[in-house]
Amino acid sequence: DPAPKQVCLHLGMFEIDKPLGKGKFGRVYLVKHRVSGFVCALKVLNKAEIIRENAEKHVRREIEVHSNLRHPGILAFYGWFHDTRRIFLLLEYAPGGELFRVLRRVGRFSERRAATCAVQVAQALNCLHSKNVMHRDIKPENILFGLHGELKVADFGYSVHAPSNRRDTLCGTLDYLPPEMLSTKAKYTKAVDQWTLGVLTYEFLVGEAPFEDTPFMTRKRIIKGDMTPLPDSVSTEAKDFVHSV
Ligand SMILES: O=C(O)Cn1ncc2ncnc(NCCc3cnc(NC(=O)Nc4cccc(Cl)c4)s3)c21
Repeated sequence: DPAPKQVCLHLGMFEIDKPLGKGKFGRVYLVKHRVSGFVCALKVLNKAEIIRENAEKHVRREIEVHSNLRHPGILAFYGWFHDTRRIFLLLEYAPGGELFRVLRRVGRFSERRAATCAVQVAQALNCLHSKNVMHRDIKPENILFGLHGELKVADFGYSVHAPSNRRDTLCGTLDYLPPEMLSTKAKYTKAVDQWTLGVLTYEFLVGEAPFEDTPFMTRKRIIKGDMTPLPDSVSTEAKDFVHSV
């Protein structure tokens, strides 16, 4: 529980380069550690906001879970500190930016790139699941690219980005939700993440989600399993993979 002066010391240790993105509870900045020159992402959360949103447990759990994950395919968590008003999370900086933007810009990935990305997400999910953690929110908006184009799975959490062309509805896009999460009854398991891996791979290959529609219709189509068929240009192997997860 560092005293305020240590926090100032901590903050003073960093030079703030530029804002990276805007979350619901605060902002993310690109920062450089003055002494070592180490570059990372500083996520600043506003305590008053967290209390107002009754999200203390969510933030506590995020720190607890994220600090226990070490995997090249998961955005690294380096540490945290706080002062009276704010909580600061030190995260790995992913210079390749958001997969969402890259996918929108290029339209869709080649089968090779789609396969490479799907494998990296699967390996990151394996790490999460081995620690009995479900991600539950795998989608292009939560995945970043590292320096060499490798994928970094993250969980922006409730961070509702500044209004942009994202598909966020109140609680994020419905496109990725598996049937069991739409029907309140079912208790969902890690299979939730496998389902989203299939939806994600479909979107890599096609450039849009398999059940993309109005929110009401997306719900119906997911529950019915009524997905837009993959185009003939997609190989049988790729089709088999998407249908299997
Ligand atoms: O900021 C932008 O818009 C884009 N941008 N661009 C570059 C860049 N480099 C780093 N971070 C960025 N943004 C912060 C993203 C996050 C915020 N909060 C997180 N928390 C989390 O991932 N938690 C977590 C908890 C448990 C399990 C798991 Cl897998 C994850 S990640 C970057």
